Amino acid sequence: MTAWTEPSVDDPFGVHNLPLCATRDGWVGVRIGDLILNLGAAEEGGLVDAGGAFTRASTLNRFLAAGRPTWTRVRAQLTDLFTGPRLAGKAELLHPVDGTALALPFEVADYVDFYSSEHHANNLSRLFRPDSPSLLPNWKELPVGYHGRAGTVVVSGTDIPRPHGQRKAPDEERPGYGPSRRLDIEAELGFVVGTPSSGPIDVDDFREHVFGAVLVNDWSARDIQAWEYQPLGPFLGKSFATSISPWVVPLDALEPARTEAPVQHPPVLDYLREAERYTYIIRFEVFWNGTLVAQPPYEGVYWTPAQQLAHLTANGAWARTGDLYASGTISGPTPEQTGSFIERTWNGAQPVRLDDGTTRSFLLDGDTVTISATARGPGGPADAAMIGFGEVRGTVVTRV
Ligand SMILES: O=C(O)/C=C/C(=O)CC(=O)CC(=O)O
Ligand SMILES: [Ca+2]
Ligand SMILES: [Mg+2]
Repeated sequence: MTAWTEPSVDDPFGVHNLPLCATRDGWVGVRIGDLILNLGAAEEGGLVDAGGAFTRASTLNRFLAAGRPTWTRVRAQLTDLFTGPRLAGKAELLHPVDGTALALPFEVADYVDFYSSEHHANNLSRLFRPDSPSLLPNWKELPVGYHGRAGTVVVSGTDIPRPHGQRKAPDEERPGYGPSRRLDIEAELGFVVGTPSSGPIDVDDFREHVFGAVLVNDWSARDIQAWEYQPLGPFLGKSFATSISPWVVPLDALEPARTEAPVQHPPVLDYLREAERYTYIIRFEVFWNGTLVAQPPYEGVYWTPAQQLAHLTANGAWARTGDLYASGTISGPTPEQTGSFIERTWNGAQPVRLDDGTTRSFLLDGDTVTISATARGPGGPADAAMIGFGEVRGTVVTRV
């Protein structure tokens, strides 16, 4: 048919990827190159069989709930469809990505955010708690996290009204209420649960439960956070909005990007010990008003998504279809690899210069942040990035 029939290893949305989405017109799709195949229409036309999960579906939830055997079967069907002749003459099923408005790809059930990058945890400790040890004693024993607010997860492109709240500068006697003066971002990778559980999920059953991954921007109001967070953790400083990318990249697409996860000392407890310990090589890029300001590397994150899922259900809590859990801010060892602006600018002490000549410490109204990422694709050298996540983008607007 067209370009995608030659399985091009360097197209980030070639046949090796096949990320899924939902559109504002109320149908679900799969991306191939610069086109989206309407999966509901394709299923009704007999071109794909997801057991009816795509038919008249406006979100991916039914497909997510269908489980690993269905995900595997449908992926094989789609690969055949895009590499064979059966789509010929079916142009009406294909829509240009540009010009198709995308929605939240799934209805978010619960949302959990972890804190699993050692560089990020060290940096935030130094900034928030300069007089305490940088890693608390539990940090290497369990993946620290908190429950966020599922109802304010929004799709890329949604404007972010500047949050208001209580904040108190160190030199102020009492707090005031008003717009955040220290609005920040956090670049993260989010994992999407498909198959639910009725209790703990074994650390080695991660792939049975998780369908795929999205990009996450955990917008964070640092002044609200700093004043409210002790002793119970993040609350209103992070619950006003969390943006995710519209594309859910299947774990199957990330297989070529697998790599060994960081060695853990001390050895973890049994329920967190993986038979095969791995993570994924995924390179992030963070743009502030179009200027590339950071390139966080996911593969250095200390706790893997398998360990995070095992831990978040270890108490007996069940997992639901549509649960979203995020990696935690992804930061590497250098300032240019940090996934938040409080780290990148060291709390404003080292502002970044943007391409338009202005400088920034925290977000101003009108600023746009775009986070993109690519994973290593099949057959590529370690540095080749060929599986695209697309982007998660948001513009800060004045709250009226
Ligand atoms: O160290 C702290 O008190 C705060 C840390 C964060 O704000 C980070 C957070 O939300 C978890 C993460 O993204 O790693
Ligand atoms: Ca976060
Ligand atoms: Mg959030």
